[in-house]
Amino acid sequence: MELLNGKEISGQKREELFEEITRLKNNGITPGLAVILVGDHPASRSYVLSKQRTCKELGMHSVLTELPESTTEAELLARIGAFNQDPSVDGILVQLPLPPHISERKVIEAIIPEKDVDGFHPLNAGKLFTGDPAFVPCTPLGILEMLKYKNVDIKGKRVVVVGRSNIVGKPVGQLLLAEDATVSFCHSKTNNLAEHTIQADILIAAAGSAKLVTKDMVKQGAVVIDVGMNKVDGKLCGDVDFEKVKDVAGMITPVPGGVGPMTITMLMNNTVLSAKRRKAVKGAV
Ligand SMILES: Nc1nc2c(c(=O)[nH]1)N[C@@H](CN(C=O)c1ccc(C(=O)N[C@@H](CCC(=O)O)C(=O)O)cc1)CN2
Repeated sequence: MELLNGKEISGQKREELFEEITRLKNNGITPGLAVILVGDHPASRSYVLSKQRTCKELGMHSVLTELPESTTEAELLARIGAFNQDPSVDGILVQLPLPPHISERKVIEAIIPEKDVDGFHPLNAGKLFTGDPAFVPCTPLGILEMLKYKNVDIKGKRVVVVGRSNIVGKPVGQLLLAEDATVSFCHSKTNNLAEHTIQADILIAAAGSAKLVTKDMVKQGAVVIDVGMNKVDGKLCGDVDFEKVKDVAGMITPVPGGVGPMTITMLMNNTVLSAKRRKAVKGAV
């Protein structure tokens, strides 16, 4: 079994991004990211601080807006509107989840697609569907980056995605379909889940259910990608029973230290891409 180490792959990608950003800055362009956090969800706070820290490490411009839980939808939409107009901002990200009184859909649709570095806007989601992607959501993009880094053969392989969220399940399936994989989606209503997962050459667990994927559900030698981020007895654990599944998997991501770190790195990647597109750097895209 080989470990797919997200920290290591992420570190390599960040070095490449650092060089690219340095080149852009030498041409007078500093990629800029605006992150908005509403409320004080501790995990969300730690993710946004990590995003801001990574921007700084890579030499990017970053703006963090922290708003109270009581913020109204109209106030949040107004903040987004201002960043839409701000030329120093190439990417806008509103940290999810949002408090229940704010419509996630309205917020996502308020970000102009050209600055939607999360890739959640329906226009960008549609472009991924038609095979003309603009911005691809960061976690799916990170998964693809890991598979490519490890030279995993995707073409013609059977991919099974467990989970159908707009953030991970659906887009990762589309992304791997575009790489010529044969993709199936499973979810909480799927009958006999194991009958599907056992056939996977590449199994992606993104259901949000701790240790849902057990050893008997995994084909010998399969590549297992765990997107789960569950807290059990105060400890972080994925959707895969790592300790047992690692004995049958060919490659496997740990939690923590697998897909998670790639998410933030690919956000930086998308922000750099946005800066290059928006500022039309000759020969840079
Ligand atoms: N607007 C968005 N909101 C959310 C996204 C997103 O892509 N855009 N994804 C997740 C949260 N997330 C980034 O925002 C994220 C989650 C996890 C990690 C990470 O590195 N996890 C570590 C473990 C961290 C821990 O100990 O708690 C790991 O897996 O090693 C990074 C980013 C939902 N919201």
